[in-house]
Amino acid sequence: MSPTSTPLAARGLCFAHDREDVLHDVSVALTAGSVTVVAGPNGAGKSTLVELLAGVRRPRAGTVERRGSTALVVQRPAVPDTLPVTVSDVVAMGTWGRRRPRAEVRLAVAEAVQRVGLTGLEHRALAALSGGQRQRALLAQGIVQRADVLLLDEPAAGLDADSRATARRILAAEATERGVAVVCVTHDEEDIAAADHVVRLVGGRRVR
Ligand SMILES: Nc1ncnc2c1ncn2[C@@H]1O[C@H](COP(=O)(O)OP(=O)(O)OP(=O)(O)O)[C@@H](O)[C@H]1O
Repeated sequence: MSPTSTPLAARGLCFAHDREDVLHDVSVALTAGSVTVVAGPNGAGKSTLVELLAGVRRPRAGTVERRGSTALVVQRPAVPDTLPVTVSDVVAMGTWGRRRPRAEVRLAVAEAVQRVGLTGLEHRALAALSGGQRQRALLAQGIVQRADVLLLDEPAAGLDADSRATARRILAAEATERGVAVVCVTHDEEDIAAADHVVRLVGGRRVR
């Protein structure tokens, strides 16, 4: 993707979980090589918007035009802590369903682990990591997909300021070094101040 390209453009999105719309005519264009934060109060529709951009949900009205691949990082690992799942396992899950050769997957996993600073902890059980390390393993699961658009729903929720800053640095590097369009739901004022673009939702409407 060239730095000026738009890997994803959403126009006029409306969405209802039940009868009433929780998103009203929201448009977003993502730029390659930049970080966009999605901000706004609780219940404003941030997670719903990210799910629409990721293709997990379909809008009631409006369009999502994807010209590149997308990866979605969930807020919590989709495995119970008691399962004997290692860092490498969690990261490798990001490669599932893509039919990449095993050696290539191994290299990609090692590279993603390195990008999030978890080298040396590959064989550590997820349950034996700190909250910040666990979250970085999830970031690596998104990074290993090498998608044009990396969508994250509150990747640093509940973490301390240092861990949030680390996550911010990792995501900025994905944008500037690899040209990824990063989209990150956040309540963190420092994330918002550092972002290239801000989408602010209030009551399901885009106000910035
Ligand atoms: N599965 C669901 N079924 C019905 N209503 C839902 C569902 N998920 C979210 N909603 C409603 O949709 C609206 C937007 O929710 P959403 O989770 O997108 O907001 P948010 O901005 O991400 O909030 P938060 O900051 O609290 O995570 C809210 O009114 C919420 O109650």
